[in-house]
Amino acid sequence: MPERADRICRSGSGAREAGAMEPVVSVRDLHKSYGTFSAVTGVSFDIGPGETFALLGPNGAGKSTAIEILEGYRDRTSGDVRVLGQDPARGGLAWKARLGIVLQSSAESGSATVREELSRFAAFYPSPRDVDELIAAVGLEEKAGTLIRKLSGGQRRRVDVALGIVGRPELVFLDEPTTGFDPEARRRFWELLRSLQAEGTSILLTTHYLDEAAQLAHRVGVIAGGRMIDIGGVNEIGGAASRVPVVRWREDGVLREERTTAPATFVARLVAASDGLEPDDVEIVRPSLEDVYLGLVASAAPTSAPEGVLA
Ligand SMILES: Nc1ncnc2c1ncn2[C@@H]1O[C@H](COP(=O)(O)OP(=O)(O)OP(=O)(O)O)[C@@H](O)[C@H]1O
Repeated sequence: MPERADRICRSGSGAREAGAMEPVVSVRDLHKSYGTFSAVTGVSFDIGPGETFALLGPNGAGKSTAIEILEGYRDRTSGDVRVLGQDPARGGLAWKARLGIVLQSSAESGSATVREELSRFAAFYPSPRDVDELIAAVGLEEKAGTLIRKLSGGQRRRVDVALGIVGRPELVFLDEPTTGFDPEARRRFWELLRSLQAEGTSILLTTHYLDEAAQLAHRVGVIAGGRMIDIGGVNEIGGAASRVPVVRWREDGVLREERTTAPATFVARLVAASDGLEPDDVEIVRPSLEDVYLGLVASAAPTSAPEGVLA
């Protein structure tokens, strides 16, 4: 049985068993060490039913390690973890059938076409999605009869996403799902995720595309160096101070800027000061999630260079 097929199973009702108010995912003081190296250090968070939570962080921050622990594919060193009411270290086949998993690495190609592979996986589940509808939802109609190994990287990634949701999972883990997607495919994927959200699916997403997190997530957690450095609503994370707008304009050929919580008033004053004339190149810029994220990660970075490294 291929590894991915082994990760799901025929059994399991797929019934929504978690209590309405129970978190779908609950992580408390999670630690994971590889030998003496601590990859995840004291991470805690919850994901509520129907919520989309984005786990953000630089390369090597510990996101995949944390997700793999939640999926039941990696042991933890310590901490309490519950996923759909179950300790993932002891999750059985019925529990696994309620999860959808899109790994960071791409699908095995084998000698199957897109439709054959999806149909094969659909048969593992009690209430799978319609395979042709799913193929259309991920934009692979024209490639339905093509061997997966003949697809481009981005097209294979779409197959990964389709395989992850074919069983109508209650909780979907998406580890960098849109890496390699062209811009149109990414927008289409966002629509697909919104339809999953509308169905009440809970989603744990990691992505390095901050606009993707801003579009899709209800809450985000930022991990750096294995620690959760901030967690909160997508419009709250980083705190109010990091979200103060900037007014930019050009004066005597020089680009000027002013951070202010009252940008419209400031622009009105600029206009009044130039006898009602529009200031050159004037714009009001609100910090994006990416700006806020970069500020958080920079402030969490070690300030001194390691021994033996020249600054
Ligand atoms: N099997 C392993 N053995 C030893 N160290 C590991 C192992 N897996 C991961 N690590 C280390 O743990 C740290 C966290 O890795 P992880 O893959 O969780 O990061 P990530 O946040 O998912 O990164 P990326 O954004 O690059 O996918 C990294 O320093 C990595 O080198």
